[in-house]
Amino acid sequence: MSTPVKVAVTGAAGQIGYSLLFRIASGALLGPDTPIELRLLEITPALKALEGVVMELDDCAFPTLANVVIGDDPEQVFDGVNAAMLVGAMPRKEGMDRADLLAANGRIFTGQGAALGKVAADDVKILVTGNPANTNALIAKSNAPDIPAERFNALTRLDHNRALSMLAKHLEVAVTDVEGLAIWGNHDDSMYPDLYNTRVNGKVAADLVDEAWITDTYIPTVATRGGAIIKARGLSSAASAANATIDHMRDWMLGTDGKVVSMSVPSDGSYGVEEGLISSFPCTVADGQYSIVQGLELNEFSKERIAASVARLASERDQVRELGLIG
Ligand SMILES: NC(=O)C1=CN([C@@H]2O[C@H](COP(=O)(O)OP(=O)(O)OC[C@H]3O[C@@H](n4cnc5c(N)ncnc54)[C@H](O)[C@@H]3O)[C@@H](O)[C@H]2O)C=CC1
Ligand SMILES: O=C([O-])CC(=O)C(=O)O
Repeated sequence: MSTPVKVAVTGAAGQIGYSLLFRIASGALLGPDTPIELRLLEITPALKALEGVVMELDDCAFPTLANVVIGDDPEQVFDGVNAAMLVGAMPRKEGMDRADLLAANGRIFTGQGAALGKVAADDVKILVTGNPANTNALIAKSNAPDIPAERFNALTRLDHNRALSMLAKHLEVAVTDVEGLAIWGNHDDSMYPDLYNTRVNGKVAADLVDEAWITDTYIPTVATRGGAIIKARGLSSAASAANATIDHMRDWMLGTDGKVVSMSVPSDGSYGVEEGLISSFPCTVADGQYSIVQGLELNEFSKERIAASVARLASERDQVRELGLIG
């Protein structure tokens, strides 16, 4: 077998970790022929629980799992990693906004960004799931100036999958009948799923539904789905978040074959989104490089919604600057 791909997961003893690790180890990330070395970071008090999770990983006898390293020192755990999934952070509770977590979680990403900058492999790809994901990714990026900015992404694939599933259900079609759907902006309740550039069996999705359904039902339901899960489960989304984290990283590493997916990436100024902010865009991936889909027509409604969500990103950026977490 070839040299294992080193995949770091932070917050590995948490609830997303408990779904994520077993899927990565079983080949869901890179397929059955690519051996994986898992490098798992936790805070010191959670290492004992993590040891238990590693015992369970052993007990699965996954053919693709070559090795597991655990620890509480980011520089040791991130040494030589090719992919880093930064999940470890406090989840919100009922009644909180994701931005309420900025002060509590933001600091985690200064140290982890700096450690990745020192010891990760040259080809490292970094995906932040821990909330508020877009701004935490911005913090990590700002603290790792030697890693190219485009290697820092944040997760809006869960929102994408929710949007896809809800649209397909409403129209009574298969999710595979939907193309071009994407989330724009921040992973908060201002996010915008654009149905004007989405096609369902070749037809524009917005033409197949009532305009009132888009504004009053669809957009708010997609945008507040995380809160609805917390209310129902008493805990935030875990299995679906793990699934989306794998979807994003797999597509980034292996390509999308022309398919459009939602990725939060550092803006290059496309569509008027302020350069440097980590915002969700429609993207495709080829040869390990993503591209923001260009040339889409945005109507006035879409432009307003995207601008409102990007304003939230700018405000979070200003807050973390005030907290001294970015330069
Ligand atoms: N972007 C998205 O779509 C989604 C993001 N999330 C976010 O993912 C994060 C994790 O969620 P859960 O796994 O449910 O939380 P959890 O509380 O079950 O697990 C978090 C784990 O992170 C660990 N941790 C805390 N600080 C750490 C550090 N400095 N280094 C390494 N590990 C650390 C904790 O010990 C804990 O084991 C939360 O911030 C949550 O809001 C959750 C769902 C979707
Ligand atoms: O809503 C939350 O706090 C967890 C999350 O990000 C999601 O499920 O989208």
